[in-house]
Amino acid sequence: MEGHPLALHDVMFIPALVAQASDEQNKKWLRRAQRREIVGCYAQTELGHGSNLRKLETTATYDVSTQEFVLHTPQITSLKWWPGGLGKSSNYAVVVANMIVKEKHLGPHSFLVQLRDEITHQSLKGITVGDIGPKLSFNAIDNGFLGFDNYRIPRTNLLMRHSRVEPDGTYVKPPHAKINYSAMVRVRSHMATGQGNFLAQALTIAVRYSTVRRQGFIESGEQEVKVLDYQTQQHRLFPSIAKAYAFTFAGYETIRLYEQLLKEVDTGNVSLMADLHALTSGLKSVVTHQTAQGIEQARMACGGHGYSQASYISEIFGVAVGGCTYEGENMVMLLQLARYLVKSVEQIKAGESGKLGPLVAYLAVKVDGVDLEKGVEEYMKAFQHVSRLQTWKASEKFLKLLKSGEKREVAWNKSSVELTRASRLHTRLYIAETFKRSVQEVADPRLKEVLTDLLHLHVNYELLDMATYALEDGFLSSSQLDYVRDQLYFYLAKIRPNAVSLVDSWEFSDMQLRSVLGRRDGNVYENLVAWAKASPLNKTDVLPSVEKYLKPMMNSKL
Ligand SMILES: CCCCCCCC/C=C\CCCCC/C=C/C(=O)SCCNC(=O)CCNC(=O)[C@H](O)C(C)(C)COP(=O)(O)OP(=O)(O)OC[C@H]1O[C@@H](n2cnc3c(N)ncnc32)[C@H](O)[C@@H]1OP(=O)(O)O
Ligand SMILES: Cc1cc2nc3c(=O)[nH]c(=O)nc-3n(C[C@H](O)[C@H](O)[C@H](O)COP(=O)(O)OP(=O)(O)OC[C@H]3O[C@@H](n4cnc5c(N)ncnc54)[C@H](O)[C@@H]3O)c2cc1C
Repeated sequence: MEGHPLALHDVMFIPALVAQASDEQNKKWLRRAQRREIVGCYAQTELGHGSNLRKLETTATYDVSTQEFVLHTPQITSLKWWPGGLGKSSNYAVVVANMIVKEKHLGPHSFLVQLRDEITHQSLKGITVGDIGPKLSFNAIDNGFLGFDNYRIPRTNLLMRHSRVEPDGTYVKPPHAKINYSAMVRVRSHMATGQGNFLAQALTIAVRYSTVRRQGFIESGEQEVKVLDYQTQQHRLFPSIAKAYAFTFAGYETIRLYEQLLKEVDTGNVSLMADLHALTSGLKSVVTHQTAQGIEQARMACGGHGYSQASYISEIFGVAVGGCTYEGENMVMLLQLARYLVKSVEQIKAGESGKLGPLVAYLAVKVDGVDLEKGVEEYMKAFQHVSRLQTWKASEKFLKLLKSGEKREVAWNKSSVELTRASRLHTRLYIAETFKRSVQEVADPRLKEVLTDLLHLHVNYELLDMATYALEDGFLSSSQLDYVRDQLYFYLAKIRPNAVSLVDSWEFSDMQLRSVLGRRDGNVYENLVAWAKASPLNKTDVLPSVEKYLKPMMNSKL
C-alpha cells in the first residue's frame, strides 16, 4: 500500500517504451526492462512546472555534428521533481524534455536516458539525482529530483515510434501533436479501477468493523445494536460501496478504450485520442475526489478506532488522495474535459449535431421531464438533463464573455468554476451509464439482483446530491425529490443484509488490508490490545525520558 520503488517501472516506464519507442528501439530496451535488467521511471514534472507541460524547462538540443542530444536543466526550477522511483532505485528514465532542433523548439518529447552505472549504480557524470524527502504517504516510493549538466545521449535515444529526428536534423512530425502524452493517458485510463480498489479496501474495513462494533440502541431494552444497523452508518458507507463497483466498471471500459487506441494509433488512426483524453481527464478527477471522500467517511464510520493506525484507513487515504494530484491536478484535468464540452456546444450551435461523438450526443437533445417511477432509464435522462443544463450555461457564459471582447484565456478563467461543474456532471453521467450497462450484462440472476440494488442506490444518491441543478429550472419537483429520498432509504435497508458479502466479494486478504479493525475473523478487541502492547513505547515499563526529563522537572524546587 505504501507503494513500491519499482511501481513506476511497471506503471509508466515500460508502458512509455511500449507506446512511444519504435520496434527497433524496443528490441534493444523493452526485453531488458521487462526482465528488470534495467530499472526505470517516468521523469516529466519539474520543480517549477507540472501542469503546464509547454513550459517544461529541461531542454534536449540536437547536435548534428555528433548526432547527439544534449540534455540540460538551466536553472533550479528546471530540475525534474517528483518522479516515482527516480531518487534511488532507477538507473534509467524516460525523460520528457523540450526538444530543440536547428534552433526550433519542437515541444515536449520523450527520451530514454541512462542515469546510473549499470554495475556500480553510481550516478553518471553530468547527472544530479536524489530523493525529494518524506511525503504525506507513498513513502516506500523514492520520488526523486534530477538535473542535467549538458548531458549527452545518442540521437537514437529519442523515442521514435511516432516522431523522428533524422541524422541530418530533419524532423518527422507525429500523427497527433499530443501523442507523446500517451503514458499519462494510460495511467489515467487505469485510475478508475485503481481508485475503486482503494475505496473498496477502506469499505471492507469499515463495514466489517461496523458489524463487530455494538453501540447504543435502536429499540430500548434490546441488546446494543451493531453500528451498521443505524441508517446514518448505512448512508455513510453503502453509497460508497456502490461507487467502488461503479468506478471499477467505468475503469474496465477506459482500459479497453486505451488498448483500442494503441492499436488504432499504430495504423495511423488517431481519431480516438481527443475523446479518450477528455473522458479520462474527467473520470480521473471525479473518481479520485469521490474516493478520497469515501475513504475519509469510512474512517469516521469507525469512530475513535478509525483514527488509530491500527485501522490502516489513514494509510489508504494518504495513498489514494495522491491521485487527485498526480497524472494531472484535478481542476486542470476537469478544464481539459470542459474544452471538449464547449467545443461540442459550439458544434451544436453551428448546426453540426450529427458530428457529435456518442458520449456527448445528449447535449443536443432536450428532455422536458421524467417519470422516475418508471425506473433507471428515467434517472439517466435526469442526469443528462442536469449535465446538459450546466454545460450549456457554462459554455454560454464563456462564449458571451468572448463576444464582449474578453481575451479567450481571460473569458475561460472567468467561466472556469462553472466549467468544472459541467465536467463533473458529465462524468457522473458517464459513471452512472457504464454502471447501468455493466449490471444489465450480468448473467447470474442472483448476482444481478444485488448489483441492481446497488445501482438503484447509486442513482438515487447521485440525483439527490445534484438536486439543486435539477430544481433550478423546475425539471424536478420537490415531490419527485421526496420520492428519490424514499427510494434511497429503501435501498439502504434492502442492501443491509448483503453488505458484508458485498465487501467480502472483493476478497482482500488480511495481509493486504493490514487492518486490525477489518480482520476477516472479527476478533477486533483482542487484537487491538495486542497491537497496542506491541507499540515501541511499551517495550519498557519506564522510558529513559523519565530519568532525563520528567524527574528533574518533578523534583525541581522552582
Ligand atoms: C496500470 C496502471 C496503474 C493504475 C494506477 C492505479 C493505482 C496506482 C498506484 C500506484 C502508482 C502511482 C503512480 C503515480 C504516477 C504519477 C505519475 C505522474 O504524475 S506523471 C506526470 C503527470 N503530469 C500531468 O498529468 C501533467 C498534466 N498536464 C497536461 O497533461 C498538459 O499540460 C495539459 C494540461 C493537457 C495541456 O497540455 P498542452 O499545454 O500541451 O496543451 P495545449 O497546447 O494547451 O493544447 C491542449 C489541446 O491538446 C489536447 N490534449 C492535451 N493532452 C492530450 C492528450 N493526452 N491526448 C489528446 N489530446 C490532448 C487538448 O484536448 C487540447 O485540444 P483542443 O481543445 O485544443 O482541441
Ligand atoms: C504521489 C505523486 C507521484 C507523482 N509521480 C510523478 C511521476 O512519477 N512522474 C512525474 O513526472 N511526476 C509525478 N508527479 C507530479 C505530478 O504529476 C504533478 O504534481 C501534477 O501533475 C500537478 O502539477 P503541479 O505540481 O505543477 O501542480 P500545480 O499546477 O502547481 O497546481 C497548483 C494549483 O494550481 C492550479 N492550477 C494550475 N494550473 C492551472 C490552470 N491552468 N487552470 C486552473 N488552475 C490551475 C491547480 O488546480 C492547483 O490548485 C507525482 C506527484 C505526486 C503527488
